[in-house]
Amino acid sequence: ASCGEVVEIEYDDVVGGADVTAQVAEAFGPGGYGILAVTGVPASLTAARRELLGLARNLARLPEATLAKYERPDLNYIVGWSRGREKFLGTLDDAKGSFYANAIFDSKSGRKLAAKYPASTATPAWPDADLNANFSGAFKHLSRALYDLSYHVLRRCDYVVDDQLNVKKRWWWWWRRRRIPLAAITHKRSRLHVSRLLHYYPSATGSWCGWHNDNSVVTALVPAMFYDDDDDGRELRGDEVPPDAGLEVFANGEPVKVKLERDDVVFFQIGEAAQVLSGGALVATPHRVVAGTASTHRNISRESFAIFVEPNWDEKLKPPPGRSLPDVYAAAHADALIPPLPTRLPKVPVEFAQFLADSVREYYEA
Ligand SMILES: O=C(O)CCC(=O)C(=O)O
Ligand SMILES: [Fe+2]
Repeated sequence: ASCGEVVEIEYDDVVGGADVTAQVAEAFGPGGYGILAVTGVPASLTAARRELLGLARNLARLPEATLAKYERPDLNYIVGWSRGREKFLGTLDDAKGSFYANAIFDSKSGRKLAAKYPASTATPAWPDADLNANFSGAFKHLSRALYDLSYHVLRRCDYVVDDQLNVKKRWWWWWRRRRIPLAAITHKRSRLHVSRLLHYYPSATGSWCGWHNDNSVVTALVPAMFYDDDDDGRELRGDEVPPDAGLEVFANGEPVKVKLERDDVVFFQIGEAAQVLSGGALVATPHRVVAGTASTHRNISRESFAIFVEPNWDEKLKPPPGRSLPDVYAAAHADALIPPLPTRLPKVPVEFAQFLADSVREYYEA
């Protein structure tokens, strides 16, 4: 993988309302890596990351019988604990364990919605007692911090979409009245935001997670933490982390490693819902997690956390006025690596939870 320069913006700037549209366009526009780093995040956020990622490790090392209490096979394992259930191009990811929950809103969504979209509306059992820790509190705290930050990034994404679509002046006001900004879709209208805490077990294959797109509008990720399981689970820092291990995005025809030499960072990447809702002006970021030499030299494990900022269950996915579904398909990167969008989204409008279920089926049952 090449090691390009990830576009960085300062936390104080993006939250303070500075005009960072050009940087966001560089990250997410044509030719960009599809990844944006917000740097200089508050110390409380960095501390919350350390606390929760440490708990990820404890959770994943609980006995299998204990972990089984937190599994929801009836919901394709996308609520609560899951290990080795997800397939990428037919290969099971069994070196990955994760815990999914909607940690922003308790899903008291009403019986009708719950029956229609059980996987999107179920609340997990929390493993606080088994971990003897306030796991749910730490999980919710970090989710909220990343969700709040995503609002500021999404406002800038909306400007980028406006520029990209380059609507003729004459039609501008007509168009603006009809288009619904991504910031509003995710922060005014949606209660469906899924967080995922991940533990990657030492991998024998060199892969921790195969190529995929997220279904979200945007995904926020904290920098991962690495541990050496051959050395009493000692945390690896800086140069000790194998340079080829970690997150990669697929950009401009090749894998690009996502790494910064600091941990006061939150990364953002684009999901498929944004690709649809922007008519292809924003393009989902194909990504994977490589174990590399971490797998061949020592037993190294990895902890990470992501929140998928999503449209509401019943939000109708469709391109904005003036753009069509073929525009959305044509914008995709890395077609051969990702289950094709046309088979998961053959027509619009489609309710977001339906699209989610159709995509999950592709990754879990195909
Ligand atoms: O662990 C990571 O850095 C990324 C995880 C990821 O891509 C996912 O869970 O969708
Ligand atoms: Fe992902």
